[in-house]
Amino acid sequence: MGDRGSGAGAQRGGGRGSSGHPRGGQTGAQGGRDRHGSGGGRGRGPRPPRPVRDEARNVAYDLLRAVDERDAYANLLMPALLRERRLSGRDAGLATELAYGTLRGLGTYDEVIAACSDRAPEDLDPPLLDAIRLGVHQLLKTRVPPHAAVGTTVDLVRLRVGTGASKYANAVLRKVSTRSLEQWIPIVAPDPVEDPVGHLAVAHSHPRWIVTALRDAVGGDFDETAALLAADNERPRVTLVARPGRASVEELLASGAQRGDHSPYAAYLREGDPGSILAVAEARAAVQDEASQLVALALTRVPVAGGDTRWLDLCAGPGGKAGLLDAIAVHGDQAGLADVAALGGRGGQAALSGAPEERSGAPGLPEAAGASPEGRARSRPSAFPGGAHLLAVELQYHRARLVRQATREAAVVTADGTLPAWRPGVFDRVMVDAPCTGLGALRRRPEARWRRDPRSLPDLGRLQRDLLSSALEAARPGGVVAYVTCSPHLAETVTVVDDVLRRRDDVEVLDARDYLPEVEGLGAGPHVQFWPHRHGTDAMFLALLRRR
Ligand SMILES: C[S@@+](CC[C@H](N)C(=O)[O-])C[C@H]1O[C@@H](n2cnc3c(N)ncnc32)[C@H](O)[C@@H]1O
Repeated sequence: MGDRGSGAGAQRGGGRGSSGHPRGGQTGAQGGRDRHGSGGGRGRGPRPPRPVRDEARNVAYDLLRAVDERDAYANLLMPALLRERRLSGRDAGLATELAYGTLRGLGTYDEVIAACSDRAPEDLDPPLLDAIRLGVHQLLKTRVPPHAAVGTTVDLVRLRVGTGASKYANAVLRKVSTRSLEQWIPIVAPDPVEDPVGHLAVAHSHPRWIVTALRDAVGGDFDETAALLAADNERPRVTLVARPGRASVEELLASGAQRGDHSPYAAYLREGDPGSILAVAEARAAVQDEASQLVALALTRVPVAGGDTRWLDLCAGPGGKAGLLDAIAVHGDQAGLADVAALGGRGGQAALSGAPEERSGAPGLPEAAGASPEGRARSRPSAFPGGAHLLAVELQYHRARLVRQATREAAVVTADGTLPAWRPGVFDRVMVDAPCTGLGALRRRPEARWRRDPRSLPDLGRLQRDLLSSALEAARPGGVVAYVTCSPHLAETVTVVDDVLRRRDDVEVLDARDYLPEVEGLGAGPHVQFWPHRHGTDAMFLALLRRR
């Protein structure tokens, strides 16, 4: 139980197998029921008071165990657990915060546990380890008073693991409680100068390979990497989309939401169940990250010459972007059209063709509204007037069913987008939101960072290239393709686009930033990269490509 666990800690932080999953093995019952059976301590002095069952903490604990034992998805299981145990209001909020916070932070917590224990976390019985992690989270990351954090965890371990194990948990947690998180980090994390990636991995509880990938994606700046990792550990706000022509942002505001910062269709829900909002229950609105809305909107804003009636979403499930594209295809970009009307009817898409830079100052287009910090001309992009039809393609049947629920007019088919069942060169706009590692949405799925595996990158990369090639084949000359990933990993973003375009001479790369002039900090272009720490959104990537 050395004070400085940096040696072993540094090893653990940097060397947890390829997935970086810090969870212990299933061996070693030390600290668990086998060694500290429930009879431990009997007959020696007065019995301790009966443990109190705290339902919120028990639910949080059950979630941790399900994630470990059954590979459960926390965000899917938690609502069911809360319903089953009839937890609502503050108790539900507490259970969710404790479980999600523990899952996010366990990379850091395990290093602290290692420094306070005579056994490595991986040698502890997993049920005991999860309970101690839950206690450490409360001690280091919440305002739960230390005596309550320790006491409730010890009770939890007595009830769920065993009396002997509860003594062990008590000893470890008392040691943990002697320092704050800020005081523990320099003790348990590698030196930031000698091993900056290892330091960030422990300090911000991310696997090392993800820290490296995110550092590369932000351009190598460690301070910005730290800000991004910190943002990944924050609870994301709940963002709603009002699908144009079906719901309005005003309707969502009337339900208690607040207007979004970036997307004209976004509203933030500070509290409450989104499903209780009528527009959401009727699928006229939905929960959708703002970057997800904006990449879809950007695709609809690119002017295309000639007909503009056939749209394709090649990877549609579960239907977030398809829901918005379907609404805009049918009803038009209502917010953009309202802007046009306010400007005296100038700038409707029907009258436009060519890229914004060609159009600048052209009749029918509003003058540039100013220059962004990146020096871009900021003109209002055009607005799609409606009258198109979306074909939504999804490989998995059950996900295609979700696309049907999210859309009204779209044709939804279960099919492989790399084996097109349509003639080439017929679509005016194509969205390809490719399967990816999801490193851009780590805030949303608290356990995801420990499950992702860098060994999936080659297979995903092949599929991403095939899908982008298929999307370009599906677009007609003059048509536009949006390549989107919910990952900023360079191997899934620019490398894929560059590789595919290297083999073709019929594609023009558009400056995607031109179609999102309302958003700052989108990068050096031509592609767009959203960031949690800059925009409060998922780290969504967008490339806009025009078929020649
Ligand atoms: C990143 S998700 C798309 C998210 C969706 N666009 C949204 O906004 O809700 C990628 C989807 O592509 C699907 N997919 C994977 N391979 C595919 C293929 N070959 N053809 C079509 N869809 C595929 C996956 O099942 C998954 O639903």
